[in-house]
Amino acid sequence: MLKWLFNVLQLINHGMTPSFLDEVREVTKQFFALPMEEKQKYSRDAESADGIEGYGNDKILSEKQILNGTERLHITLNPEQRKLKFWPENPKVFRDILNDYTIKLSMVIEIILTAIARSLDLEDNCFLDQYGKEGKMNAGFNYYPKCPRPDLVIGIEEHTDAAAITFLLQDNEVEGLQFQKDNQWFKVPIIPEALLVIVGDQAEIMSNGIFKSPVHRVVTNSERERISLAVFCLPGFNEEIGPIDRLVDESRPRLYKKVKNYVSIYLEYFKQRKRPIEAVKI
Ligand SMILES: O=C(O)CCC(=O)C(=O)O
Ligand SMILES: [Fe+2]
Repeated sequence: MLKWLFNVLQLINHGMTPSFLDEVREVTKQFFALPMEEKQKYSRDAESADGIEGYGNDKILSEKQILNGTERLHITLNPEQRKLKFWPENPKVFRDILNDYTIKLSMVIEIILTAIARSLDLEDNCFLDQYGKEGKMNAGFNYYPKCPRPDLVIGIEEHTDAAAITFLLQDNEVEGLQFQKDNQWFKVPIIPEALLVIVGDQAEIMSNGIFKSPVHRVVTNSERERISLAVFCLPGFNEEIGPIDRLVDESRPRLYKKVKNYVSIYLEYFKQRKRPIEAVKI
């Protein structure tokens, strides 16, 4: 049984040992601790499909945004779509550990999408079918340095995720992630052995709004740096997604259009500081 709170859950029986999760955190920390020239070997470049893959800082999208020093590394995990030039070779075990993590998460996403279907009394495959055989897993490694003015500087501005489901591995010591509910922000407690499962916009669309992708943000910390690893599970870009037929009826009319490649719509709206899901509402 899935126990959602604010459309987020802390998953503990995921088949990965606490020491394996610590190894994933450790290689993340080691990568960000490398000298800048070393990290820049994996810099984003213009030729990457959406300009997101690779290492870099946050892009400044509006005048109000304050430089936050956050560093990120985005990598496509699916074996057939990998661009190894963005996969760090330092620390030495980085690629092996990330490969193991990919294999394990590909099993967990199937289980979660099936469990979501069952929780709504639907056929097991209805979310999985929309996720499709070409479902993509994109990893986003985040590094938030110590920040002298956490009152002024945000680590990640409030947003929802474009994915169907996000798996978030949080830092095992430093908090920072917060979810919004009823205009208040709530901290996510750290459970080191847990993976945080977050409903993304595309699960909101498929479930015809029964699930809602929660707004979240990351605050900075003046004492401690923080890392996290988000894996975004995205339906294949050629896959059309939309509300599952059995979730549409007279009492619950269709709320969202059918859509392909939601990520590109998401990025466009995000840049304009509009909530992306509005783009596909009927
Ligand atoms: O760093 C975190 O805890 C959350 C990161 C996040 O929300 C994201 O990458 O979309
Ligand atoms: Fe997020």
